Amino acid sequence: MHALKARLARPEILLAPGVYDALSAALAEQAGFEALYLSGASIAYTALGRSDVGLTTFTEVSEKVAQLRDRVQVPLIVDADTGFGNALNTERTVRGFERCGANIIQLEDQSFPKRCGHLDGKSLVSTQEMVGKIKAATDARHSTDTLIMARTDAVAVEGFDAAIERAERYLEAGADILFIEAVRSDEQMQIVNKRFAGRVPLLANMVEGGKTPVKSAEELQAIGYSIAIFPGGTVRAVAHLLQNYYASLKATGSTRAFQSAMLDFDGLNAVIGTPELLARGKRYETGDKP
Ligand SMILES: C[C@](O)(C(=O)O)[C@H](CC(=O)O)C(=O)O
Repeated sequence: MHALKARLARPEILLAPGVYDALSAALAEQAGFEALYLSGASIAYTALGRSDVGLTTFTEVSEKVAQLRDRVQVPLIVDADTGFGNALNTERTVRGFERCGANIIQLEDQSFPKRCGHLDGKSLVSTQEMVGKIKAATDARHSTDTLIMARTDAVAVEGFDAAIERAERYLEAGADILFIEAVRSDEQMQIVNKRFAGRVPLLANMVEGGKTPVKSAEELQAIGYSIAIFPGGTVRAVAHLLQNYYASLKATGSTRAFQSAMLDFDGLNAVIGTPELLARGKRYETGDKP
């Protein structure tokens, strides 16, 4: 069995923090996470300074996947939103993301343009259309080691029972992992897990201030989940830090007051591996073995 499938079959939950660029990915990998979640919302927040409402494109996200894959070794869970269109767009998205280094590709059943699962006013494509997209995705991947995750946003649109029914159809269509977005209570989490845990890995999405109760990885594992993501928390933490940093610089005219909350020049270079990089370059220049 492929390593990632085998990992998901183990009882310990896979905890994946949200990342949005190569630096955040490198830091998360250094912190010891086994997998990372390239969050579509976080790309929109950081690259565009905008909301998660379907503004980012296939090309922009592909570029991020490639940049992350060039920097980190750990498995990447990649948010492919709606596949950026219909079944044919989904084919291209899956092939492209897989080529760039995605290990799990997440597709959702919202209609285009999508929005964050924790915002109101979502709308869905039909179950049949989403089933077709999942089939297109599983047909398009080069390797069955690339896992397809099906997300349903139906809880807020058609109700909890309809969401369960859609998830059942998506599993039948060949999804490797299920993500039932924005469940609203502990009770709904329990029902979802009673129904699916053990049949297919289930992902829990922890959005601080969102519609789902935020729990720890340990608590989610006890409920039955196989993967826990904390997708947008990274940007919320960074945004808060930057608010304070810019306010302090503006108020004091210097970064001196903030220095204890920062890496210094050498600190950042150590994190990103500047000494090793320069040493490698030198060896190429001198002809020594790299
Ligand atoms: C998982 C998610 O799709 C994401 O883009 O990371 C978002 C998370 C968020 O907005 O914080 C979601 O729709 O839940």
